[in-house]
Amino acid sequence: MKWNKFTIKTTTEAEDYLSAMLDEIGVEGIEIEDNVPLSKEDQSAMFIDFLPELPQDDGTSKVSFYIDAENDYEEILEQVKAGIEEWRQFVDIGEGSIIQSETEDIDWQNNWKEFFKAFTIDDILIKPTWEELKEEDKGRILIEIDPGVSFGTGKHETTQLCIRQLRKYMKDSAKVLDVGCGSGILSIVALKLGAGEVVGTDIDKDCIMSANENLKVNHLENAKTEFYVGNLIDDTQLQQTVGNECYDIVVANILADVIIPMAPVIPARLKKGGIFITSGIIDFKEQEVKEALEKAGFEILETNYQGEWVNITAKKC
Ligand SMILES: C[S@@+](CC[C@H](N)C(=O)[O-])C[C@H]1O[C@@H](n2cnc3c(N)ncnc32)[C@H](O)[C@@H]1O
Repeated sequence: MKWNKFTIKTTTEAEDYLSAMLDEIGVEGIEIEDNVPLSKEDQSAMFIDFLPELPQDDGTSKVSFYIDAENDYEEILEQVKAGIEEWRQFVDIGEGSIIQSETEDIDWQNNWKEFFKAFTIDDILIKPTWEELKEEDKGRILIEIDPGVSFGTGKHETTQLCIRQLRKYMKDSAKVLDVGCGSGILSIVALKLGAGEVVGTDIDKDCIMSANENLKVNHLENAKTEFYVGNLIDDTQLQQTVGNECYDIVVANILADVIIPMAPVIPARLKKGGIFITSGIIDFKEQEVKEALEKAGFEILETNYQGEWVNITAKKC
């Protein structure tokens, strides 16, 4: 099978933003090439003892994505170009040019697996399904994940911010709504932390499949859990299906531009005093999201940061 490969020449500063933008457009299999060495913290979290020598980091980065050569790509490419120009207003994009090439069959759905290693978030161990559980890790809360094509290995800062907040606010038998469930990682964490019932939604149907698979892998197939495809922002039927004023916690790790229009529909899902844990918010959008949450009737409880990403946790008044 042949693929069209598109490579955006950009900067290390912009690579995360452009990847998030591609993810939003629905592009799968994003590849980042740069020479930024992993921090000591990242290395220890990923249990990496040995790293290959890299050339010196010159601040440049290549962000690539693939489209099946049999599919039209013009429309996606136009969206990507528009996205690059939008981000250029906020961050140093560098060249921002896109180089196109053709490549023979590539196993991009599996190549990344080489880099997904077990890591911990406090007492929680997140482990790829294909790795053996080490003896020394047996006392930890174990989450096993094969994200497939969905977002959510747990490595991303925003997922980690949400996991820490779930740990903090979870009550026994709580009912949790996971909006933008991706691989289902936050739903699984919630269940492992004692949630009694979890409902997840995502606009991408592949995520629903992968979340259900990951439930099974974690022996949670009998847990009270449902995943639905759809957009909670404007799908009134989905809003009714997930239910009204019945959740103790809603967690949504999506981009700020999605959380802002979503804010008004979240209070109707939460019980009075219920908690909204949200991330996927890039630092310069923090204020905008806070304003949307306050307008929707939330009291901001806390704000946490990891890298350039922000978590806001709020309470329904
Ligand atoms: C950053 S990923 C988060 C995945 C996972 N929850 C995690 O924390 O790792 C965001 C997910 O939200 C989904 N998404 C984007 N817009 C959405 C919307 N309006 N409603 C529901 N899901 C949405 C995407 O398809 C993607 O799976």
